[in-house]
Amino acid sequence: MAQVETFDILVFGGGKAGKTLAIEQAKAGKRVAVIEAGLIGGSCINIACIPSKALIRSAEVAHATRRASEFGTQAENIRTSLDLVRNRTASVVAEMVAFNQTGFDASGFELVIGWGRFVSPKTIAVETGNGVRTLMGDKVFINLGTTAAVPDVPGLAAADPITHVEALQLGDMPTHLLVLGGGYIGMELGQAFRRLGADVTIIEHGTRLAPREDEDVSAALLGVLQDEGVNVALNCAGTAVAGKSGQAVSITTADGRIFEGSHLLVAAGRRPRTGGIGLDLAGVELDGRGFVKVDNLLRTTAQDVWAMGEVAGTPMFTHASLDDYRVVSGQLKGGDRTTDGRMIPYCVFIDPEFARVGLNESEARSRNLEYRIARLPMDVVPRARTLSQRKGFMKTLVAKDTDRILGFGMLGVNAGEVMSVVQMAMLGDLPFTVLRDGIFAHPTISEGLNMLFANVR
Ligand SMILES: Cc1cc2nc3c(=O)[nH]c(=O)nc-3n(C[C@H](O)[C@H](O)[C@H](O)COP(=O)(O)OP(=O)(O)OC[C@H]3O[C@@H](n4cnc5c(N)ncnc54)[C@H](O)[C@@H]3O)c2cc1C
Ligand SMILES: NC(=O)c1ccc[n+]([C@@H]2O[C@H](COP(=O)([O-])OP(=O)(O)OC[C@H]3O[C@@H](n4cnc5c(N)ncnc54)[C@H](O)[C@@H]3O)[C@@H](O)[C@H]2O)c1
Repeated sequence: MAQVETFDILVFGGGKAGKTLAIEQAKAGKRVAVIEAGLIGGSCINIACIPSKALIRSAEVAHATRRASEFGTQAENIRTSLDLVRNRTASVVAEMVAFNQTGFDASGFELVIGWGRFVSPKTIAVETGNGVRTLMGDKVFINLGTTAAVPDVPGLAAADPITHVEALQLGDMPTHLLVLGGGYIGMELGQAFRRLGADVTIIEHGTRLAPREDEDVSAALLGVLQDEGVNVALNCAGTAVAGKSGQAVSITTADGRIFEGSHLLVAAGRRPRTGGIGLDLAGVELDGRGFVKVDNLLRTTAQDVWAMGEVAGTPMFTHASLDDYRVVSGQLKGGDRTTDGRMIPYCVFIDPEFARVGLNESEARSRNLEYRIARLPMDVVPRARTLSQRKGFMKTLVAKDTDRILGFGMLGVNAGEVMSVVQMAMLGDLPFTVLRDGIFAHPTISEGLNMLFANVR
């Protein structure tokens, strides 16, 4: 074995949790190395959240421009260049990568670029551009993320489907984008490509979109997509794929339908990056789904080895990975934070956004919780009218016998921001009456919370 270099802290994979921990620990004077295959700053800023939201913004502008005459402005010969969209997306990413790099450099941790794999407990061999380096950590933190799952449908892999990675870098507009999977990525990118000018068909094998949400939410999400001309085929299991993505490709479904398109995007969930990296040699066990097995402190089955973020089965959001950093950092600094009972909000960045925090109706029912429910159509919120963004609704659950807010969901303009207002009330354990009776600036979307909570009986 090559000479072993030793560190206090070894971070394997530079995702949100890992890079944040590395910066903190290096600044605290520890000798820290981060092993990263090549994405400076991790998935979020390079190939996931940030480029997808940049592309979605371009799509919003295209959509608003097409609606310009509604607002009194004539816009003619509207055309979108996917090449220019890609360049803008790339420049947003490049700026964030540079910003991350500056933070890394300032902290003093060593970034080791290359593919890593465990060769023995707490020891990782990294194939760098200059040969193999072997690094050992007193404490090791795994933060390797996930990759797109390619379902076992005959012909699918051979069709060279694109994933979110390639979809966010396309320079030529697909004439017809087939999307396998109607989850977060399918809905967000499906709507965006439709707005940018492609025909889009989403093929989803579930009976409804967003099955974790209440049925009224699933139905409303479907309506939003269909209103814009996205073709959504539900209850539709692909049985065979023929052709090549980028040329001509088709999916045959169990009920005998054939969907034809120019490109095929797989957005059918994720698989953890735990294969072929020697986790067995490190004593790190996996759960039944292939994610790293961890306890509520994110400790793995190996002594002094933790796992954080998606690879540890944490909900697949950047802010959840960031909270994993807090859980782990607490153990290094003497805190007592765990992953138990975390309130993790989320937002689907279709337009209008869907955001949720806390429980929805089906979750409350499955926990036998008694609740009061209130709804408000976005149509009655004055700001939604001035914006001509009247689609959607707000919905909240309040405990039956106390005034505690159990959950909030919203499909509507600025839903993510409005949700944060309710989340603050929940974190502060404030009664719902605070949002019912508080003075909100007029006309804001959050002002709708007065009306929503006034509807709680
Ligand atoms: C298209 C898309 C859009 C998304 N949008 C959002 C959003 O809007 N909001 C949100 O909260 N979340 C979003 N997510 C989820 C979010 O990107 C992740 O949950 C988040 O990035 C956290 O990832 P992580 O910390 O687990 O690891 P990652 O950021 O995935 O980091 C893992 C790192 O490990 C490296 N690596 C893996 N294997 C090796 C190896 N063997 N050797 C060396 N390095 C290795 C990888 O290169 C990678 O940089 C989106 C995801 C996708 C795919
Ligand atoms: N806004 C955000 O925060 C955001 C955005 C994008 C992704 N993400 C994260 O990334 C994760 C992965 O996103 P995703 O969209 O790949 O997964 P997902 O789990 O959200 O959705 C996958 C969908 O594909 C369907 N599916 C699976 N196999 C199929 C098949 N063979 N045929 C047809 N449909 C099939 C599933 O029923 C499901 O609806 C999300 O769960 C989310 O946590 C978050």
